[in-house]
Amino acid sequence: MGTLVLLRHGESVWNAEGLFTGWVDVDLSAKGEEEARRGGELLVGADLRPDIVHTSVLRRAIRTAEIALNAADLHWLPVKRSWRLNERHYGALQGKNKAQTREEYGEEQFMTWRRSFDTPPPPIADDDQWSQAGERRYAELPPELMPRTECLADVVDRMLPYWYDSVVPDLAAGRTVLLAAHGNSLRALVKHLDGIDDATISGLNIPTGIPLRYELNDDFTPRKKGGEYLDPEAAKDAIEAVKNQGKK
Ligand SMILES: O=C(O)[C@@H](CO)OP(=O)(O)O
Repeated sequence: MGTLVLLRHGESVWNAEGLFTGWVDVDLSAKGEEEARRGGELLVGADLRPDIVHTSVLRRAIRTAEIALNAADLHWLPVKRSWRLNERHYGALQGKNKAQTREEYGEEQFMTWRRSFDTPPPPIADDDQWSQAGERRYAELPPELMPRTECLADVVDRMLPYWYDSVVPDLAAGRTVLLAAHGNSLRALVKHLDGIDDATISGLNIPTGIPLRYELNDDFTPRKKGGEYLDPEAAKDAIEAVKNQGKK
């Protein structure tokens, strides 16, 4: 029932610099802003008019939704935000260069940290400059839920309650939902929607700024597995680029 549009934020400054980002609140690059605008134009072109927006509490997703909706003349839509849609917490890798990490630890360890389902990177220390411990934004989060690192399995666990409690009711009410989030929080949601197994999900990458449309059945399973990118050609190239990050 209903239509769900997933949108990964446009390129961030740290995407451009090749740094692990996670919960660090970096902004969009100029290219990322342009991708977000184009995302909005793609919505218009596909005649897709969301009724409500859900975002993470990170600037790059919030701004992407804002820019895209502004381009679609839908800047006035109601919006809900949750830390549960945040990017995967990248632990001690936050702020580190991907290519250097790959060189230092080798391809296998690098890819295990990036894409394995259940191996998190080492936790970040609370006094690390890239830690979020003590941030006001997370003050209402029970301390035991505040991550210091996450694997994709952890993201599935913390994202699903938001999906069921907040997004599904909007879809059940017949609303078209725009969900603006992140590479790995969207991988977690797509894994759930498409029923992808723990091993296969490692090969799935989400491009920046290209809306992905899912038409849903009454039980909120997709009518078509994998959904449909509004610009499939651009998505192909962009998926390849995400996959190859860290390779010089
Ligand atoms: O750095 C990150 O937080 C993510 C998304 O940009 O990177 P990756 O695709 O390597 O998981």
